[in-house]
Amino acid sequence: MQNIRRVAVIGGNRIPFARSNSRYAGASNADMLGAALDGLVARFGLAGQRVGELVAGAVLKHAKDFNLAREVVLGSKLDPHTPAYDIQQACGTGLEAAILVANKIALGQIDVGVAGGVDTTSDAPLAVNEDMRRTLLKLNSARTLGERLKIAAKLRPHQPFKPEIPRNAEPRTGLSMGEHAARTALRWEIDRQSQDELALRSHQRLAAAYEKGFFDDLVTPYLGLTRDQNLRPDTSLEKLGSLKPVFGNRGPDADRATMTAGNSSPLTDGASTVLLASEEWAREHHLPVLAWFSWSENAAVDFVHGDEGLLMAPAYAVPRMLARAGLTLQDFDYYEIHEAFASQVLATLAAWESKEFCSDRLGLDAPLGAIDRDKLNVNGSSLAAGHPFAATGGRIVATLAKLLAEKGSGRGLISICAAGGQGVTAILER
Ligand SMILES: CC(=O)CC(=O)SCCNC(=O)CCNC(=O)[C@H](O)C(C)(C)COP(=O)(O)OP(=O)(O)OC[C@H]1O[C@@H](n2cnc3c(N)ncnc32)[C@H](O)[C@@H]1OP(=O)(O)O
Repeated sequence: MQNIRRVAVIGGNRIPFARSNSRYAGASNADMLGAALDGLVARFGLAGQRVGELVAGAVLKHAKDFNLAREVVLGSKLDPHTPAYDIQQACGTGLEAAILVANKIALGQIDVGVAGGVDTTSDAPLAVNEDMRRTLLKLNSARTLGERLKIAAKLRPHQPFKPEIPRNAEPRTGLSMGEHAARTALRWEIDRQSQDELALRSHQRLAAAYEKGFFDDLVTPYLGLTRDQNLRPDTSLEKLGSLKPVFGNRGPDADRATMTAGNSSPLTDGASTVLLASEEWAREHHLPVLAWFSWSENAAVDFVHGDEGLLMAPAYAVPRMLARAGLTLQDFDYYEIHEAFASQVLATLAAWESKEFCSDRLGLDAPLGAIDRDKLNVNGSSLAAGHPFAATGGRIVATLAKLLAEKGSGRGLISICAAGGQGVTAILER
């Protein structure tokens, strides 16, 4: 048996996140992931080096990007002998990529690897409708002009004008992420004021982190942006309180709708990368270790047949990970809970505080309990920074690792909810 090795987070690099259909509207996934990787390669002197593996992904991908990760390696200064491949785990993609790389390092299969993620809703893949698609495929494989004309004659004029636009919705329910989260917010009675306060804190903390230079070695300017474009340092509880609900605002519970554009993460474009390595590789390359990647756990909920909220899987994954690691929910210095929606973060915390949920759903004798909210998302999170789906995991891993390095020692929890009723969670330590 090989030894299990400690896995070091060496650092990360991302581009500033942009609002959808804005600064990065002309950039592709490959452009943005390439830019994030270029910054990482420059920061850690990786030019010309063969990295064990680069694992990356995007939630929304064009068919031509069948192996986006490898294409990005070929366009980078890394040694082209670096193997690379794509994965997809919805909003958990970036963290899942880091877990995959970390596990290979731990098992001694590679010594160093890069995890990445990218997404753009501005350059989302558009498909023609099903009839049109099949007709075009037949046209493409027709052998003679006669055959082609026969197939083309069947084309109805309205067909090309009905594209299928990817929706931010669950295929099995037809409901958007926001509509699902609105149901969860009602179930856990998450009030508007708490959501707006969480959103305000996210903006204030992200702004403060930029002001004190925290992101100077984590974020590389791109296409004229030096900071996350969604960041609103001047927002206030009054402004947030004046916004109209955008999810859960139809049907019998419309008057109880609480989720707005201010307390929901925005549609965002961006990319992130993280460098992970064995202790020996880090030492040989004279690169300091920010933190150790120690535990991870995934969970899934049955949101289709059961009454579990679509984005509640981290509420199940974290207790399983804590049991495996022999830790309690309070044994952390930092909590990085992805802010898909403010209500989602608050529902997850409420579930851990609930005696009923912890006993009925988790089979625990006592609730996991409350966390110290001052330790939650201390440098802001997705409500302020934005959420380019697959890039969020890398943003969080790099941010938390740097936080732990600055503190000198400690432990941080990462929790990311994902479409499909899944959750990806991990622990970093120093
Ligand atoms: C996918 C997974 O696997 C798991 C997950 O993470 S689930 C989460 C996935 N992500 C999503 O579902 C994205 C959800 N978000 C959205 O769909 C859209 O951003 C949204 C519908 C919420 C809002 O869209 P929009 O209306 O275009 O937003 P936007 O125009 O920016 O804002 C609306 C108004 O609120 C204001 N506003 C927004 N945030 C504000 C803030 N923090 N402070 C003050 N005002 C704010 C804007 O200025 C704007 O005002 P005006 O109309 O006066 O210009």
